[in-house]
Amino acid sequence: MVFNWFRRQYNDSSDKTSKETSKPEAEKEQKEQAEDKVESQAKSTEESGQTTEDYLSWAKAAYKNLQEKKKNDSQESQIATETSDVEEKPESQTPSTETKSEPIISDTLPIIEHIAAEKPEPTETDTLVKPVPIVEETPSSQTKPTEEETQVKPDSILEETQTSEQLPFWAKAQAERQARVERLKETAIEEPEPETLEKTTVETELEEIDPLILDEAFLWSAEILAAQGRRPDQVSVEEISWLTKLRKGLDRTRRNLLNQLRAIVGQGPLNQDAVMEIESMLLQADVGVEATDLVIETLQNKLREEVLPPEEAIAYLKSILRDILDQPFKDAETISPAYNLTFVPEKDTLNIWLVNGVNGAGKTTTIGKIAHLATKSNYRCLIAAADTFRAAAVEQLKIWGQRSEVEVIANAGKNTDPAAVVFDAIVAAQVRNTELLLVDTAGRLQNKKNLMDELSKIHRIVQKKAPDAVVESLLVLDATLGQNGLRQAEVFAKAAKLSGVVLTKLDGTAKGGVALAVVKQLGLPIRFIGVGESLEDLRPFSSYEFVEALLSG
Ligand SMILES: Nc1nc2c(ncn2[C@@H]2O[C@H](COP(=O)(O)OP(=O)(O)OP(=O)(O)O)[C@@H](O)[C@H]2O)c(=O)[nH]1
Repeated sequence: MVFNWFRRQYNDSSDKTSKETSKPEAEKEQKEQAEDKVESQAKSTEESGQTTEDYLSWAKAAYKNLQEKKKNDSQESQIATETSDVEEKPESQTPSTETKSEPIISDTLPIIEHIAAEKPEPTETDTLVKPVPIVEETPSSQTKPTEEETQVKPDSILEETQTSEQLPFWAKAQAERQARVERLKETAIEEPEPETLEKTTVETELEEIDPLILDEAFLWSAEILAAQGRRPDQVSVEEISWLTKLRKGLDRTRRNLLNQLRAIVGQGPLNQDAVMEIESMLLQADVGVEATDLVIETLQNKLREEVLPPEEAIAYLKSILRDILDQPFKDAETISPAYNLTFVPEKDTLNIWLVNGVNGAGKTTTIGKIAHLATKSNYRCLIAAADTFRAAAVEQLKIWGQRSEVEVIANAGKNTDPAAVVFDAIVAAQVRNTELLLVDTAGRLQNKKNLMDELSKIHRIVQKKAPDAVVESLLVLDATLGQNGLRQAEVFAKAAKLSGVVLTKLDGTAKGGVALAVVKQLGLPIRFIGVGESLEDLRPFSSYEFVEALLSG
């Protein structure tokens, strides 16, 4: 069974939902599922104090499963290596490799520069394919908090000087979590010391991508997955790794928010003065005026009804933020177009995703990362290099095509018509039964009118050549630009009939709150988020995971 990285589930019959069920019915079903999910998530968060033991055993079981899987995988790869030494290498099943030996479109479309995906060079590419570990690598550092952690997590200092009754609630929660990590360590490793710990530095490549370290990050990631109804046997190393990256990527934003929030709610039940302080805290995190106003108004309304103790105040704040992030789906019947709750390419159908954004926002990188998710999830994927205004853009895209092992359709000529590239790419996609065609569009034109004209032309070509395709239009936004990025976004929103946003570079900024501004001001859902430069550093957006990563101590 293949794991669908867009759906974050193993493929099942629901992949056929959109074909077998009518669209409104499928959307209704999706909506109900998502609402149930959000409700259960909120509940499990609030009740986390009561379910500590459950989470602990869940994490233990997940850890054990992952260790076993790792062991099996390494045994399998050992057998495969031994077999491949004596046997001829079998032909690859990937569409890209098939086209290498059979350049289908080159006869009919001679202008297309046909770039068959090649195996990446083992140097730079290799390091990109293998994500940089987020957790500390040396086993000895697994239990010790880094200097940075010690700074932001005062609990370890507090612990020594105060009894648990004197601790503020977040410090208690952290101390509790640390204690759980210790208990987990004592009981989870039911096997002898993992082999990897014995290995020398020459063999550390595997360890470098190994998030299987029983630390606080593992426990947090496990809790997040458990709270979303996942079973311990359904969890993969990559998912733990992603959540760890997400949380680490949001470190800067979280540190600022949490430090202030702790100071505010630490003063006692939330009152109107505290709400004002929350307002300035949100504005500083680039949450934007509109979203901040909404948060404050909702908090004030709640305060009129009841006093909120600190813990409940934070839980309530989290639920408000999640509601804002999920709003585009709820607006479906009224203001916004009906956005699909999940952003999953339909199997056995041509899905065309037009990727827009200014140069430097991370468009090329995003296309490469989505292509990687697609191939991992067993979709036949193709990339169209329609940003023909910058020769380097095409070259960069080819490199990302190689990394993700997806073919890139480009036109060799300079300043060629982007719409012609899209035309060629659609023909190629139809010939090959491609399921996901990712189109890189121009990042910058001389003026807004040119940009609008060009994007409209691309839309027209798509409609004409592939009337049955499922078309989505994504805007890639650089989170480090904060509010400034929103101005660019507004131009594209008018020109490109956007259906979602990809927020990149959340790892390099304290302005992660801009995600809320994007949703509130543009009315668009966030579809993917990027938290780093490597192939694995982009995943579908989850409001639950994002808010937990933003506000969990
Ligand atoms: N830290 C970090 N860097 C990122 C992320 N996404 C992209 N980048 C970096 O941002 C820079 C620009 O990314 P590109 O993908 O080349 O951006 P582009 O929008 O295609 O821009 P052009 O290449 O100029 O057309 C590169 O150095 C990327 O590695 C991210 O999520 N985190």
